Order: sequence, then C-alpha cells, then structure tokens
Amino acid sequence: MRALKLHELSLADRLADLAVDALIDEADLSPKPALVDRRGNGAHSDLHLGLMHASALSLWPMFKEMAEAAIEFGEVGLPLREALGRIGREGEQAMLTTTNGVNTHRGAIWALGLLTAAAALEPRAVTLTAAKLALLNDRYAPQPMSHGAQVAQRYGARGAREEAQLGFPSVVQRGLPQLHRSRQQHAGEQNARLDALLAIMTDLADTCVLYRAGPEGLLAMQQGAQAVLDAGGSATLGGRRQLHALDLQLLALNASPGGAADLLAACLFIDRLDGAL
Ligand SMILES: CC(C)(COP(=O)(O)OP(=O)(O)OC[C@H]1O[C@@H](n2cnc3c(N)ncnc32)[C@H](O)[C@@H]1O)[C@@H](O)C(=O)NCCC(=O)NCCS
Ligand SMILES: Nc1ncnc2c1ncn2[C@@H]1O[C@H](COP(=O)(O)OP(=O)(O)OP(=O)(O)O)[C@@H](O)[C@H]1O
Repeated sequence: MRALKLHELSLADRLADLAVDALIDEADLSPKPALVDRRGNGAHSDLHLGLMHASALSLWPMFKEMAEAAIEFGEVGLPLREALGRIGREGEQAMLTTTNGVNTHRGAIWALGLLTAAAALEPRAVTLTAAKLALLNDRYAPQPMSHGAQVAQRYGARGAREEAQLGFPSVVQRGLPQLHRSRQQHAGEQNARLDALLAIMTDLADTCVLYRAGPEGLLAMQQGAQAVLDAGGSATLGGRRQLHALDLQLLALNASPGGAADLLAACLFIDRLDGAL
C-alpha cells in the first residue's frame, strides 16, 4: 500500500489531528493536580486515562466536520454558529456513547470546537475569530441547568461561555506566555506544559472547582498554583514540593480543575497551529 503523504491530508484532517493531539497530550501530562493523568484518576471516581484517550479519539470526526463547516460557510455568522452547535451536540453524544455516559470532554468540545473552526477560517486571528463565533447566539442550544449555569447563578462566576466570548484570556494572557517563558528557561517540555496549566489556574473561575468545592476550593486552586510558579515552577525542587502540596490539597477538597485542563488543551492547540498550516 502506498504511504499517505502529509500534504495529501486536507486542512480539516490536519486541524482534527491537532485538536485530538492536544487532548491526548493534556490527558497524558503528569503530575497534574487532582486531574486524570498517567498516575491515576485524580479527584474523579468515574474517569481514567484510557477513557480520556478513547473520548478524545471519538471526537476526531466532529472536529473535522467543524473545520469543514467553517470552510464551507466561509465567514463568521449565524449559519456557521448554528452548524457548529449542531455538530458539537452530536459530538457530545458520540463522546457519551464512547464513555458510557461520563462527561470527559464537554468543555473541550466547546473550546477546541470553536478554535478549530476559527483556525479553518482565519488562521492568523484564531482566538478573535473564535470569540466572534462564541458571541453569536445559537437559537437551537438547549438551556439546561448545567453545573456551570448553577455556579454562575450562585456566585456570579464567569464560565466557559464567557471565556470563549472574551477571546480566551486565560490562554492568551496566561497559558501561552508561560509556556514560552518556561521553554526559554529550559524547563523541559513537560514542565513547561505544567507551568502553563498552573498559570491558567492562577486566575480562572473554573466552574468545575466552584461546583465541587465552592469559593474556598477556587481560592486554594488559584493561590496554590501561584505558589508553585513563585517557587520557580515545575522544573525546580521548590516548585515540585509546592505542586505536590497543591495536589494533596485539591484532592482533599475534591476540587478538580477540569476547566483549566480544557484550556491547557486549547493552549497546546494554538501553540502547534504556528507552522502546522
Ligand atoms: C458553553 C458550554 C461549555 C456549556 O457551558 P456551561 O458552563 O453551562 O456547562 P458545564 O457546567 O457543562 O461546563 C462546561 C465545561 O467547561 C469547562 N470550564 C469550566 N470553567 C471554565 C472556565 N472558566 N473557562 C473555560 N472552561 C471552563 C469545564 O470543563 C466544564 O466541564 C457548552 O458545553 C455548550 O453550550 N454546549 C452546547 C453545544 C454547543 O453549542 N456546542 C458548540 C460547539 S462549538
Ligand atoms: N485530565 C483531565 N482530568 C479531569 N478532567 C478533565 C481533564 N481534562 C479535561 N477535563 C474536564 O473536566 C470536566 C470533568 O469535570 P467534572 O467531573 O467536574 O464534570 P461534571 O460531569 O460536570 O461533574 P461531576 O463529575 O462532578 O458530576 C470535563 O468536562 C473535562 O472537560
């Protein structure tokens, strides 16, 4: 059989590859505080690494379809936004079928779905284009009382929707600059990714944490992540000690930063877009 050459893959194929790679790299990254990683299931009794991998792979056709829809519609507008909503909901069903009903990647479908479509449309203004898509109101989206909606109501928190509508400030202003800084300081790729996750955690209103552990959990997450970075980051002995303490503290609070994990995947996706298209 003739080997498939890279340039024979369509843009949509390559974007779907990048999105799934970002999810797999996020899941594999270890040691992440209280999240599923190579060591175990963190604060999640219903999740494990194999399930995260299977879920990520199940989303490949969905990401491809989102990129194809963006290419076909060719511009930001309600028709594309509503097509993405439909494809995203179908992807969510594919995920739930694969995981037997467990929510592995709901937030990631939202963030990476918008970014994949945006990359197909405007590769030089990805977060801005994703924000414009997120600002459009999908008339067919159901309005369930999700965990995010419940804590938004209770604490007035800014959740996944607002993060996208603002152009992913946690990724653009925190995650990506930290990823580049730690690489420059020769932290090593895995440590640089951990530092990027921690930088995202310092300032995020992660609705997973708020739902599970309230404002006390959120403060512990933000201050603990800052303490690791202040101690020199994941590549240093002091930083590792703080990271271990943060892991134990978040586990004790059952406070898993799932939103931050999704945004790390978004960060890795954007980082790889440069030079890949
Ligand atoms: C907007 C979404 C994320 C729903 O948000 P909501 O806060 O109501 O729901 P939920 O509690 O299920 O949270 C979603 C997930 O977002 C992640 N998250 C949590 N906090 C944050 C945050 N501050 N920033 C970013 N992501 C976060 C978490 O992983 C969480 O599991 C989305 O799932 C949605 O509307 N889906 C409908 C289908 C659709 O339109 N898809 C379009 C794909 S482009
Ligand atoms: N490595 C990871 N480990 C754990 N969660 C992750 C990881 N990567 C991403 N996530 C995100 O975290 C979310 C899971 O969080 P959580 O289990 O709190 O969601 P839930 O189903 O809304 O709540 P609960 O399990 O409390 O009923 C997923 O939506 C997923 O997007």
